[in-house]
Amino acid sequence: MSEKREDYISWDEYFMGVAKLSAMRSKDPNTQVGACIVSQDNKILSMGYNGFPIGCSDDEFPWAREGEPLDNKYFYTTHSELNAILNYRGGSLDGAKMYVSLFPCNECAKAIIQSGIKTIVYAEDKYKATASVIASKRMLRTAGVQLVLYKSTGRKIEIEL
Ligand SMILES: Nc1ccn([C@H]2C[C@H](O)[C@@H](COP(=O)(O)O)O2)c(=O)n1
Ligand SMILES: [Zn+2]
Repeated sequence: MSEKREDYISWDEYFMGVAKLSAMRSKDPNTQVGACIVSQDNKILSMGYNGFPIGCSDDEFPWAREGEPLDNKYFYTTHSELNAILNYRGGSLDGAKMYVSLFPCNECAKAIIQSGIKTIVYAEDKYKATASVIASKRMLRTAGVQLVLYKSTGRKIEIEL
């Protein structure tokens, strides 16, 4: 009789993998972010990535980082975390976990707290010195949201599509 496989991916690898795969849908030329929301019993509830709102064309709205506020992307992009929360159609996210490839900003932190998500597992924190992320951590910690830095296992996965 054959033995069960032992090199299957862990829950953390699975959910962070889904978050990173979701990020690959983003059209943002500079930073692609993905998020995956998971229930307390390890069911995937929702996913999201950063992009413009539905109906706002990826070809018409600006992807630039610089320039006048109305001519760069920052007023227009919905962040992956907010998209994942808004994409959920099943009711409450109370007690859920969010896996996200980049630490959430202050605006997403508010939505995360209000949605009832209790744990954030994040892979990267490249904007940690910004006021937005400092404010985000202040709110999340005060609200009792657990912040967990994802420890990469170094595993590489190749998928033929
Ligand atoms: N936690 C985050 C942080 C940022 N985003 C989005 C917003 C933009 O589309 C992009 C950041 O662009 P950059 O300033 O690095 O050119 O990532 C997000 O979805 N979640
Ligand atoms: Zn955000």
